[in-house]
Amino acid sequence: MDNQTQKFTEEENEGYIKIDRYNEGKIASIATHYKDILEQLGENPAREGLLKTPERVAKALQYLTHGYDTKPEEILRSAMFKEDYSQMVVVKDIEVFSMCEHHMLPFFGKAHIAYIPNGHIVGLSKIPRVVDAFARRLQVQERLTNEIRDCIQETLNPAGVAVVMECKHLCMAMRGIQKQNSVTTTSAFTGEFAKDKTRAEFLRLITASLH
Ligand SMILES: Nc1nc2c(ncn2[C@@H]2O[C@H](COP(=O)(O)OP(=O)(O)OP(=O)(O)O)[C@@H](O)[C@H]2O)c(=O)[nH]1
Ligand SMILES: [Zn+2]
Repeated sequence: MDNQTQKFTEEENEGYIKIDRYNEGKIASIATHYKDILEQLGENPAREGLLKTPERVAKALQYLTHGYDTKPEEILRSAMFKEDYSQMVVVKDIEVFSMCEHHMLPFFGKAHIAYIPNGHIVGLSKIPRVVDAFARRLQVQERLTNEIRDCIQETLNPAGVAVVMECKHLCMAMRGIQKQNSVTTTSAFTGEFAKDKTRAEFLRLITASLH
C-alpha cells in the first residue's frame, strides 16, 4: 500500500485501527465536492471561516465511517481466553455514535450487551470496540444491532448473545418529523436468550440503564 491508499494505521493484526493518517487522495476529492456543495448552498467557500471547511468535513466523514476499515471478528479473536465461567456477562451503557444511511445524520445512544460463555470469555474492552467497528459506518439501527449480535455469536460461539440498543436519531429531531425526545429501541438475541427466564434476567440487569 502506498501513502495514497493507506489511510489508517492498523494495530498489529487486531483488526481495529488508530486514525493518525488519512487517505490524502480521498480527502482532496471529497473536499472538492464539499467546496461545490458550499457554493450550491449559497455560501462563499473563499471566506476565511470556510477556507479549510471542505477538508475538515472530508476528514470528519472519513473518521465517522472508519468502521469499514475494521475487522470486527479479529477484534474479538485478538483477546479470547479459555475460561470455565458460564454465567451471564453484561456490558452495559456502551456509548454508540453512528450515522443513518438515509440522511447521513447522526444517531446516538447506548448499547447493552450480554453473552453467556461457552468455554471462552473475551476481553471486555473488545465488546465496545466491536460496537464501534459496526457503528462507524452508514447504518440503520436494526442492522447495527443484528451485526453486533452475529459477530459475537459467530466468533466467540457463546451459549447466547443479547443486544439492546436505544438511540436518538437526529434525522427525526432536527428535521423531518422533528420529534426531539423520541428514542428508538432495538434488540437481538441468540441461544439461551431465546428463553424467557434468561432474557428476563438480562433485562432486569439493564433496567436501571434503560430510557
Ligand atoms: N428503520 C429505520 N429507519 C430509519 C433509521 N434512521 C432513519 N430512518 C428512517 O428512514 C426513513 C427514510 O424515509 P424517506 O421517506 O425515504 O425519507 P424522508 O422523506 O426524509 O422521510 P422523513 O424523515 O419522514 O421526512 C425515515 O422514516 C427515517 O426516520 C433507522 O436506523 N432505522
Ligand atoms: Zn435518517
